[in-house]
Amino acid sequence: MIEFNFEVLRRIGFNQFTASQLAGLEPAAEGARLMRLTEVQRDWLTVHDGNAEYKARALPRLIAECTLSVGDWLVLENNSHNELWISQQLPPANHISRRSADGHRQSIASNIDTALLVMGLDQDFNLRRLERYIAMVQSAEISPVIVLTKADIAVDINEHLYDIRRRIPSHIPVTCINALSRDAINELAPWLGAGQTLCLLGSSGAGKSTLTNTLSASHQETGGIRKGDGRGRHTTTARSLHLCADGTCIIDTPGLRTWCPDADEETLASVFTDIELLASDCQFRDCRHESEPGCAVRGNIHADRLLNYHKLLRDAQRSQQTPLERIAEKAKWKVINKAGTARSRDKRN
Ligand SMILES: Nc1nc2c(ncn2[C@@H]2O[C@H](COP(=O)(O)OP(=O)(O)OP(=O)(O)O)[C@@H](O)[C@H]2O)c(=O)[nH]1
Ligand SMILES: [Zn+2]
Repeated sequence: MIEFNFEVLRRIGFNQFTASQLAGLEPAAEGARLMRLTEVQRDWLTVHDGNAEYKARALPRLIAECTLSVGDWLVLENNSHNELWISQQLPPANHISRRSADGHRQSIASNIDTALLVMGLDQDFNLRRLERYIAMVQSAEISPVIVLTKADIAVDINEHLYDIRRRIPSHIPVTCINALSRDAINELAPWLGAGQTLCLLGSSGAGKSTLTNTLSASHQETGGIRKGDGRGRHTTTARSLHLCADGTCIIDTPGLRTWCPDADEETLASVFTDIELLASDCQFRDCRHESEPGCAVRGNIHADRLLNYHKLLRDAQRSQQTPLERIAEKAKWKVINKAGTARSRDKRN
């Protein structure tokens, strides 16, 4: 059994769940230590033991499995050259990952208590994107909190709040903050504290690094706003874990462009609880809530939310295809398109 000091590890988010996972570890070499992954860069990993940060490398097997992400709890051993190597990964309590347009999976963060969905009350405000983030974190069984930034310069806060309340389930908390002000700490107090790990998600320029700095009082560089579009200058390039004086851990992430939650259709559908509940009253069991008669969903759910829901399910279906299935699908469409072109050529002749 690996030795550990609860109080020291508590500073980096150690909790009862992680403690309970220790029993399942393989026997570790003498002197092996438990640490948390705080940064993943292309060529190295940074780990923290509660007292200090170290650079480490992972056994090729762990790299190949591609499952390492910021927030993971790991077992580290020193080799004969005094280099730190990651030898084991504890199964995470939860894990956020996404799929890119080509179906490629990317790990974002592990062992999260609360996901702060950061969105600016400026040009960044986008309800469809917000719904995607909610689906992403809820399908990973993580509670979301909507954090609207730039409240200090916004002119139509009430209008934006009204729009959110009209289509986003009301049990999801919403806060408006100025990410540059320490008042943000009071606003977010219910989700902060020792042993708590937050993950900040949102588009580039939304204010994630600014909020991370305010909460952790660190000085991570933030980008100035590009004139005109209110977006940041893509300052955050990697996911990283920051420690706050009160013991909260914050995982800052770079703004994601095109992505799909890494969940199957069924899981995604199940997080749209408002639609699921109403759907049980639809006349047809397999109602798609599109044009079927006796649909209990259409008309009771914001039309754009329903459209977004369908798009999300389609995207999930597409990104779940294996590379071979995608090639086969492309080939099928090529044949269909070719046949179509040939038919219209024949018609013309
Ligand atoms: N006035 C005001 N400015 C803010 C607020 N939040 C962020 N900003 C500014 O918006 C710009 C972008 O903020 P960042 O924190 O770099 O945005 P980010 O979400 O980390 O962006 P990426 O790192 O690109 O993903 C910076 O110039 C911040 O000073 C806020 O609440 N009020
Ligand atoms: Zn229906």
